[in-house]
Amino acid sequence: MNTAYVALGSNIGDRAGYLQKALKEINREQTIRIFLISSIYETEPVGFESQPYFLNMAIAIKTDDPAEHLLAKLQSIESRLDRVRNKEQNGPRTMDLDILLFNDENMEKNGLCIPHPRMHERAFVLVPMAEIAPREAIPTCKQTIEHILHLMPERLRKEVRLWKRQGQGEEFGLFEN
Ligand SMILES: Nc1ncnc2c1ncn2[C@@H]1O[C@H](COP(=O)(O)OP(=O)(O)OP(=O)(O)O)[C@@H](O)[C@H]1O
Ligand SMILES: Nc1nc2c(c(=O)[nH]1)N=C(CO)CN2
Repeated sequence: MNTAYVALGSNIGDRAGYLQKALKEINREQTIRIFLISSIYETEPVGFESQPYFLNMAIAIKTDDPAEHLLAKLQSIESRLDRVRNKEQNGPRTMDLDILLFNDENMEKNGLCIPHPRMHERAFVLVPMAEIAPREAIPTCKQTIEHILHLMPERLRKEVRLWKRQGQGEEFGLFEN
């Protein structure tokens, strides 16, 4: 059984609705079980600034799938949630699902890179991750999430604001039928 961390982001349309639908779709996969869910944060767009603010969160999952299969399933969920892939990297999207960590693996294979190569510099990833996995290390940095976040400039951390505190899964409609 593998443990992985996944980042979720949305900045078009009903952003919270898309996050909720993504959690449901992930949970519906037979080979994936969500076991930790962060709060939702509203975050200033990074990399491409003239676009709407994002809602971002992070989850921890257990899965039998190897990382490549997990990515394929996540990309299929993105497509079902109206994600249109265009050439613009960092552009607006209804749903973005990135694999952040997969066990403690450090790999680059068929275009899949783990740990996610930009996670350590993104407050919109580190803040939700610090909530669910502060002591988890990023293998490429050999430092924990909470340590890397602590070193991050205050200015960047302030671009990430709590939007909805996560309570039980039920509260977010995750386990309703
Ligand atoms: N760890 C990973 N998680 C998700 N996608 C990955 C990962 N490593 C490589 N990729 C590849 O990155 C490609 C581009 O992904 P995507 O369109 O989500 O990029 P982006 O969200 O615009 O930018 P960023 O990768 O900086 O978040 C995908 O086709 C996927 O194959
Ligand atoms: N705030 C924020 N900015 C981004 C995000 C994101 O999820 N949140 N995703 C990006 C590409 O993956 C680029 N910029």
